[in-house]
Amino acid sequence: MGTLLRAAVEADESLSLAGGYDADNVSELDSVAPEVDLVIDFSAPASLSHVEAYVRRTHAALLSGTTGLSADDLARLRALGEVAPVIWSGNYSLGVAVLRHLAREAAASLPGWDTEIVECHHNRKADAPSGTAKMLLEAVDPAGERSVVYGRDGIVGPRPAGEIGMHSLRGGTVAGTHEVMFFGEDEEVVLTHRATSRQIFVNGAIAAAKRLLAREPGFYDFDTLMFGQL
Ligand SMILES: NC(=O)C1=CN([C@@H]2O[C@H](COP(=O)(O)OP(=O)(O)OC[C@H]3O[C@@H](n4cnc5c(N)ncnc54)[C@H](OP(=O)(O)O)[C@@H]3O)[C@@H](O)[C@H]2O)C=CC1
Ligand SMILES: O=C(O)C1=N[C@H](C(=O)O)C[C@H](O)C1
Repeated sequence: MGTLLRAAVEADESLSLAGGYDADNVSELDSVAPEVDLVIDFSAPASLSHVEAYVRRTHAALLSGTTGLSADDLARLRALGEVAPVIWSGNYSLGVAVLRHLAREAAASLPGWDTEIVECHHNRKADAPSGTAKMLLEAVDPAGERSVVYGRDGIVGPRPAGEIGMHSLRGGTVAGTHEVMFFGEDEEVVLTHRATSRQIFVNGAIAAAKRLLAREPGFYDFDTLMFGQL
């Protein structure tokens, strides 16, 4: 993602690149970019503390796409909105924003249907389930009331009513496929988003970053920033 983001920023006449870092050398953020308007972070959870301290010190806007963050990490990002404009999303594709909306609508319209979320990614992805799958879980169960099973193994018996299944597939060079499946009596509804290139995440992130730069300090979500609301 760093390589693609660098290319996108360099190709955009309205932006200029101060420097880059990854999770192994995040402290370089201070030396290569003592002060910038915006930090775009697609790295790893290990970078969070350093990036958080940088934003608190400089008040730079922060767009984060890093996944594998804990609930506590996400709360820290939310709190950073007190000092700077901040956005986090597990997926910056416009299509996935619509998928989340459709999944929310379908779940509300199909109470009692068995729900399974399946994600597939390339064989070098670090975290599971994907950040997008976790956002889809929130879309189908906004109150967080339902039990979640991560894969199934052994004599699991009949499926408990209300359970949500989460499944992570890994292989090859898959840029990211997400499916939300609803099973009823003698019928099923399957919502699928398929990324055929990582460029979609880069394009969405750059577009969101430009809108973020025009905002006051606060924590923003992708849907509100890009669509007003969904
Ligand atoms: N919010 C969002 O929209 C998105 C978030 N992310 C998140 O951003 C962070 C950084 O991502 P990333 O830079 O990928 O992670 P890493 O720095 O962990 O790198 C992942 C590795 O996987 C490789 N890789 C990535 N995509 C593919 C693919 N389609 N096929 C084969 N190999 C692949 C990369 O190869 P190479 O070095 O050659 O690129 C790299 O070696 C992670 O937390 C990730 O989940 C990632 C994409 C979108
Ligand atoms: O690591 C990836 O590749 C991706 N990560 C994000 C996620 O965890 O959902 C977004 C996208 O699916 C690609």
